[in-house]
Amino acid sequence: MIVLASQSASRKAMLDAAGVAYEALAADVDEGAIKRELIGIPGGEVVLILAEAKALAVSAMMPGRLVLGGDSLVEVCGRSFDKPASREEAAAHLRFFSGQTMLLHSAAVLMRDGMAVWRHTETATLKVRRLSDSFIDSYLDREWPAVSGCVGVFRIEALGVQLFETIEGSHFTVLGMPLLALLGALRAQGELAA
Ligand SMILES: Nc1nc2c(ncn2[C@H]2C[C@H](O)[C@@H](COP(=O)(O)OP(=O)(O)OP(=O)(O)O)O2)c(=O)[nH]1
Repeated sequence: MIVLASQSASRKAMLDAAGVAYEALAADVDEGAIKRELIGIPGGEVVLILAEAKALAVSAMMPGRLVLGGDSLVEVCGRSFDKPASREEAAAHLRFFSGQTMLLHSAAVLMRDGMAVWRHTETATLKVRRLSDSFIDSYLDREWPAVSGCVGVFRIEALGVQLFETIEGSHFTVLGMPLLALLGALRAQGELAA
């Protein structure tokens, strides 16, 4: 059984659906402090570093165990966005995203005894349609606070799908993990039947 270094409901739901046995442990990592050190680093690299930091924090407490860390972030017009801290911030994010192309980077890292045995990041490209202020308001009436835990201020499996004109990339990457590549790595590690 692997250890999931995450409190993400979305990551847990993906592993549950995929039949991956895990126990979840929160990673005590100051993501903000790490991100402040990574200004100017490409988003696809930032999520790998954060996923590794989360896996490392939990691996230190779970000797011998295979630990999975994950991270996602959204990049629009070169600016990266974390989960919105308030409804007002969520509305501001959506106004900024309107009409733009969004890159959603998701990374996963497998680690054992502090050594990364597998690292992978994938990016989905989402074209956001032009969002009117009245749409944003009615959208948040229904999706806040559910989307307070979602980078990009959306749940693709719920009303979030109304934000986009096109989406390129894996659905799982959007949900928060490069799941297909991760399942291959878990088979290689003997955690899943080949
Ligand atoms: N249900 C759902 N969640 C999404 C979607 N897009 C992004 N997310 C979630 C997945 C992650 O939980 C969250 C990204 O934030 P983080 O990577 O910082 O993870 P989080 O803080 O949730 O948990 P963790 O740091 O792993 O304990 O956004 C979506 O379309 N649907």
